[in-house]
Amino acid sequence: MIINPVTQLKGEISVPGDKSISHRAIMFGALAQGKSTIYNFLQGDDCLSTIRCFRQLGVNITVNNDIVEVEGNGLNGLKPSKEILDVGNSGTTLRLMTGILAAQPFDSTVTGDESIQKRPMGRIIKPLSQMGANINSINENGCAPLKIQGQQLNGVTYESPVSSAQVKSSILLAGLYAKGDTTVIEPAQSRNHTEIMLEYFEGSITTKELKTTVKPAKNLSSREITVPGDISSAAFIITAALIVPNSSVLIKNVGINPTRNGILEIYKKMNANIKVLNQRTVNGEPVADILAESSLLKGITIEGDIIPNIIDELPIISVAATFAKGQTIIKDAEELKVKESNRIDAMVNNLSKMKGDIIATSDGMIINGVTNLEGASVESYHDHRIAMSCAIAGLMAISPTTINGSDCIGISYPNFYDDLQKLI
Ligand SMILES: O=C(O)C1=C[C@@H](OP(=O)(O)O)[C@@H](O)[C@H](O)C1
Ligand SMILES: C=C(OP(=O)(O)O)C(=O)O
Repeated sequence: MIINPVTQLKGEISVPGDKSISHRAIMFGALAQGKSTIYNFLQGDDCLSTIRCFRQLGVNITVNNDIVEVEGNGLNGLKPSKEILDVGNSGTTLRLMTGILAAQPFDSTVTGDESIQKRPMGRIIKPLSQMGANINSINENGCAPLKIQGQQLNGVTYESPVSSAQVKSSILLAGLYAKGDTTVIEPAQSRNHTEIMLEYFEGSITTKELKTTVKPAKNLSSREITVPGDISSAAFIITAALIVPNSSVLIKNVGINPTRNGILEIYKKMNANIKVLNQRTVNGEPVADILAESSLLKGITIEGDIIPNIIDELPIISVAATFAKGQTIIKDAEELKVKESNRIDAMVNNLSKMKGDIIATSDGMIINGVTNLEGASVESYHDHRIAMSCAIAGLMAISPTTINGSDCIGISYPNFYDDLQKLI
């Protein structure tokens, strides 16, 4: 992908459906009794991997553009897969599905691409094993491929050392099948889409501050779900509108769940012109239209409990910081090192190539604002969020930017380039 500098961005767009919610809609739809219809489903490669895996587990799923019908088999209706389950590049699919598979009366083997096979799975193997699960890392390195021997599980109370919605959700899904209640306590609030959707499917789940308890379920009811636009995808367009002069962009129908909307708070602190309009609630998820306009951003320190809320947005926030006056310090973000790529190193390498002023620290980055970037040949590191962050930086470089390996954008935002073109 080659990105040329632009002088303004103007117009109105809708970003594709939320990736986290799309995954969960397939999984809950598969476990419910009866047919669930999902509207505005994200047809990104990760969510298509979730569909492929649940089809392999005997669930009938029909895809018609962004409308997906899932014929739920009921909680106890999954069938053993004849083939190894392949999650592709999707950590969410792997971690959440493993919670479900650990409790089935059959065995499964789960793997994924080269990047997935390097991501830490010990963080789910440990709590699920405490519930009685039998999960082995086949290469004995704490990563996929995983051999899962289905077991009757018991409820536990697990204090997670990491704020991770994937860890929390994996345990809660296993908890649907356990004997007794299952409680997860997290150090800081992570996204709560599993909790919201489980309640919507009539499961029994309660959250009190950082403690979430699920009761074993007998039945989940099928549902219609409309997936809101993904704020993590909107983040690229919002940032573009803030940093490119003379810009005004309206993004319609964006999920603004308080456990996901930290980027709006961060940008407000950085002096951004952002308005949240037409707020409403859809299937328990808050949604709004977001108007973002060119802004004179200022550097700030980003740290502490907000980090899990903005974990996927930190690469693009580092781009905004590059155009902010003064210094931005990002701390407490070690988790960035165990995503699809090491996102600290990836952004530091790429923005440095573009003559940004950015250094890596042990738990984040320090960025000093510059007036100009130069176009460069940068690497996606096979990571969609890195590719799109660099594309947005390229809009404000003084010469063209080449993003090598940009195909990975299809993981979460297949129409990214076309949407950007519409605004130029
Ligand atoms: O639960 C989810 O849908 C996700 C949780 C986050 O991962 P962690 O739980 O590993 O922080 C996030 O980075 C990922 O893109 C999606
Ligand atoms: C980390 C991400 O996804 P996953 O963990 O599902 O691969 C992401 O989309 O940024």
